[in-house]
Amino acid sequence: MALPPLVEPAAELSVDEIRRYSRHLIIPDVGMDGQKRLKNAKVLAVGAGGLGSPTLLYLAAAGVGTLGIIDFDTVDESNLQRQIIHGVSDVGTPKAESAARSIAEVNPLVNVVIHNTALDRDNVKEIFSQYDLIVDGTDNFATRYMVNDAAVLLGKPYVWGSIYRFDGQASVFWEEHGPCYRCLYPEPPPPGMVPSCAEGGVLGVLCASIGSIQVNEAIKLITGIGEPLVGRLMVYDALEMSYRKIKVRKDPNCALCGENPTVTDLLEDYEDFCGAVSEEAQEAISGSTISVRELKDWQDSGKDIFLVDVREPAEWEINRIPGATLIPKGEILSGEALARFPQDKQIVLHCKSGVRSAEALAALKSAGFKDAVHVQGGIVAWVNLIDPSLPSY
Ligand SMILES: Nc1ncnc2c1ncn2[C@@H]1O[C@H](COP(=O)(O)OP(=O)(O)OP(=O)(O)O)[C@@H](O)[C@H]1O
Ligand SMILES: [Zn+2]
Repeated sequence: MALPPLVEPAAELSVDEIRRYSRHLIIPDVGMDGQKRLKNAKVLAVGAGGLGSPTLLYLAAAGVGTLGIIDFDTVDESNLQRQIIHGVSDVGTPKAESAARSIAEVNPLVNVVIHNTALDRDNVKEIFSQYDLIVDGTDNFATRYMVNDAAVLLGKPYVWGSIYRFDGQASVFWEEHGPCYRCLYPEPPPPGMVPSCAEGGVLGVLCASIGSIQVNEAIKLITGIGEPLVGRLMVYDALEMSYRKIKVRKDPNCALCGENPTVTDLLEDYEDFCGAVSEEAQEAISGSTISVRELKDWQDSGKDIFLVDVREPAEWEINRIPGATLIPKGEILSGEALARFPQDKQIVLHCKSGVRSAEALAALKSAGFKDAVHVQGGIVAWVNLIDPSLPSY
């Protein structure tokens, strides 16, 4: 289904602009009219990370007149494997500022608006209302649901993308013309069920595959050419090299855009809605949590502990706490590995940051290991506070 252009054309293009965008101008479907619409467009990129990097660079190069960048984070060395808008000299600086510098180099004609802050329920509507289109390149469910809810409440379209290891997805959600993100995913996955890229990894170039689809959709929406991915989910498998399109229908029972909506404004707390740690795990860790310093003291004093790393083998290859045994969380949850846990030792679980070990602790306690504990902050805290010489990820 073709849709009318989202943006009116700017009055004119300068001589510089005509030279710069000539390869667009000679495509009949884009032409002067399409390029003027791009010039007049105001697009907000949420997140200047893996997806935000290629997205921002191509939106800027394409001549989108106003580009907003919102990100609260600073550039980390582990970002450079895929976040190509940042470089070595940007490590430690805010991502929004670093991205703005790269954009100025690619296309100084773009008006860049830096929002060096976290998008949250208190600022999302005010920020979104300054833009025609949102491109979501974030990595967490709390922000995704918030972006969706705000976009629907304000009647704005947005282009969504998501990546993990070798798999990517993209779609356009525009309530006026099709389903919203909640129609596709009514509820966030249970905490700990869907690993993040920080836990599971991501092939760097996948960001370009999905980010470029997002930009393609943004350009189509702005200029009104082609058929946008409204009501269709693009699923990409880099190993098979396959793109599939799946139809997504508007859900009449959608809590937000359905016939009898129960969500009529932003939620009070999106983190809570997506539950960082399940209630069961929260109960398990209360009173059964030790710090990395306590773990170090236990080890130094020769206490007889059974230290278990519940991460995945690939993470274990990167770094490990001395004396630990690897038993991935899945083997504890399935019960398969329970026989490996001794009855007569203090059991200590850890993971990368403390979420997976909390889930594993809940399973272990219900299997009868009542005195087991987990380590707050996981190996990340260990590297930061005990042994900074270890590699981190
Ligand atoms: N609520 C939010 N407001 C602003 N920026 C956000 C929000 N949520 C996520 N982001 C940003 O979105 C980007 C997501 O990109 P990506 O997952 O590639 O980066 P990352 O968090 O640096 O990666 P990793 O978790 O692997 O270290 C990050 O830069 C992150 O700071
Ligand atoms: Zn919906």
